[in-house]
Amino acid sequence: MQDLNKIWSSCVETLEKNKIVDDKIILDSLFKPATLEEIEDNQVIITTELKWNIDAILEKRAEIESILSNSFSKPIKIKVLEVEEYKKSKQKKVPKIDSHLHPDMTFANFIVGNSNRMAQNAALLVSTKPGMNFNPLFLYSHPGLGKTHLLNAIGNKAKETNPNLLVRYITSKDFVDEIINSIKTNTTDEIYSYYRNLDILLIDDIQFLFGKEKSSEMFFHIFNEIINNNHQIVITSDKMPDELQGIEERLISRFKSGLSFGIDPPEFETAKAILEKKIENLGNTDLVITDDVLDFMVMNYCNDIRSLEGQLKRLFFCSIMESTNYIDMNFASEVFKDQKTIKKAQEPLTKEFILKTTAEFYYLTISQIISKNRTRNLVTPREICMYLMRELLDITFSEIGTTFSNRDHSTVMKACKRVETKIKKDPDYKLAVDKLKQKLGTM
Ligand SMILES: Nc1ncnc2c1ncn2[C@@H]1O[C@H](COP(=O)(O)OP(=O)(O)OP(=O)(O)O)[C@@H](O)[C@H]1O
Repeated sequence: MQDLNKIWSSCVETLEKNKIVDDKIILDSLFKPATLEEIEDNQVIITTELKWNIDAILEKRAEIESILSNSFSKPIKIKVLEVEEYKKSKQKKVPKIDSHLHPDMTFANFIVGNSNRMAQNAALLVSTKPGMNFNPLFLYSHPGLGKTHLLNAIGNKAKETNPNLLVRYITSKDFVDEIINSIKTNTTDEIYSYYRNLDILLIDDIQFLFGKEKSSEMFFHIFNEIINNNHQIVITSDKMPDELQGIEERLISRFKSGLSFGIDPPEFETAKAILEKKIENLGNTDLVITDDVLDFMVMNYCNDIRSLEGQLKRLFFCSIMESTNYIDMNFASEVFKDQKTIKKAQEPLTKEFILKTTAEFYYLTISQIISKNRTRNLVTPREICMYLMRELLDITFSEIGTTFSNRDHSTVMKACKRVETKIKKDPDYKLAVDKLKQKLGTM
């Protein structure tokens, strides 16, 4: 351990000896009483009792940096602070809070595929440079597709890189409880100051905040403070910002001021990789689950990874009960026999139901699906929707065209043909269409 006091004394001696500071009074009153507080990487922090000493010390910055670079045998940059300011910054750095992070929800445990790549990339970037890129980062998806996992991964990674960061993960339900409690105990000021000082706030399932007037108000102010201080906020929700109901416009517009990414249900390969990872995490290396069982599970439960995990646990539990490490389709069929049937849709099969289901599946609005807008992310859902109407309702191309902003019958016909071809060529595409059919209760 280096003696920082000695290093500073020797630096001051050199300043005197080499006549870099030749005024004895300045040297004794200003340089000698300064303190070399710490060195982190290549930065040295020097403190002084009085704010107006800072500029005088910095006038000799180049010379001091050169002397200290010699002493530490590496290039050194100095930062000079008033001692009180330094103490405050140290206090803030001491983590006084429990982050409430789930230690297993890390980037290493998160399988990436097309369905979640953008969200994962954004989350990773935010975790390495909090407050500097997407702020707020807003992640949305149907339940069980990895939003909470990514929130925790951001927190875990950020803390791993810089353990001093103040990070807090909280669901909006718990946030509301904290606010209610603080009102009861007259501690809203403390709560406010606690949140505004966080480096990273990770707030899960924001949709539950709405309609809670006092909590929304508090959240609005905390949000503004965090963003204005260039600290990071990450929000998840079951809907994209524009579709959040019962939420104040001013909050929606703030959510939209950063970047939003959706997570889709995983494509076949990704879901299978997730399942394999979860099997690996079970820790039983003797366990064999045959490939057809994995495929069956993925096909039936991949709309929600949580339920996929639930089914795996069920299978694992039954294998322990039956004292077997070999799970084939015979075994699995028994385990899943009560679960196997996929729920039939309650609503009658109509054009409107197909439109609504397709729109929900792709996180779009019905107006977007039927519009004339030819943006790429609208064209695929629109064509699939046309194809499903034709195939499942057996109505004319013209009738379908009328539903889609009066397109003519040949446009619809070509779209249906394209879908048919893609279904034959692309297994992921086929899987998406099949999933939609399942949702419509036709498979
Ligand atoms: N890509 C993935 N790789 C590995 N595990 C995943 C992935 N996506 C989801 N999971 C797992 O699926 C389970 C459910 O995920 P998570 O809780 O993050 O979903 P969610 O989108 O937050 O759901 P909800 O909206 O209900 O809160 C978790 O155990 C999570 O680890």
